[in-house]
Amino acid sequence: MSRNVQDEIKSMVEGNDVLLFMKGTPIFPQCGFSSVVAGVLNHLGVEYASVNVLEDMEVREGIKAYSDWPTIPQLYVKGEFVGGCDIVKEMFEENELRPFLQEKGVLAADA
Ligand SMILES: N[C@@H](CCC(=O)N[C@@H](CS)C(=O)NCC(=O)O)C(=O)O
Repeated sequence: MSRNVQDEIKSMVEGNDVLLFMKGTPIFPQCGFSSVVAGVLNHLGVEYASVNVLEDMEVREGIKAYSDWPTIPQLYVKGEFVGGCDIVKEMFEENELRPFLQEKGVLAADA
């Protein structure tokens, strides 16, 4: 049976409140852009799952089609695409990311 990567991606996105598609892992990022997003999430103390797209070329290409966004990293919260490195970094620097995550119920109100 052929693989349906879009279905796999959909269930990953819907099955994890906070999900980061990245190159490498949060402990060992393999791209500076992915490293920035993982670093911001770690700093805020939000729990998140991650997918290393370097381990799966079909997911690497499939996630770009899923979001219609051409690059990695890609952050999803409660099934919604939030953005890549530039957007996440800007939200953090503008002090918008913490309240956003709190409003979504994925970060404690007192965090
Ligand atoms: N401006 C982007 C930077 C990310 C980026 O340029 N990623 C590139 C290099 S890591 C990428 O994903 N290229 C396509 C690929 O490697 O499949 C952002 O805000 O996330």
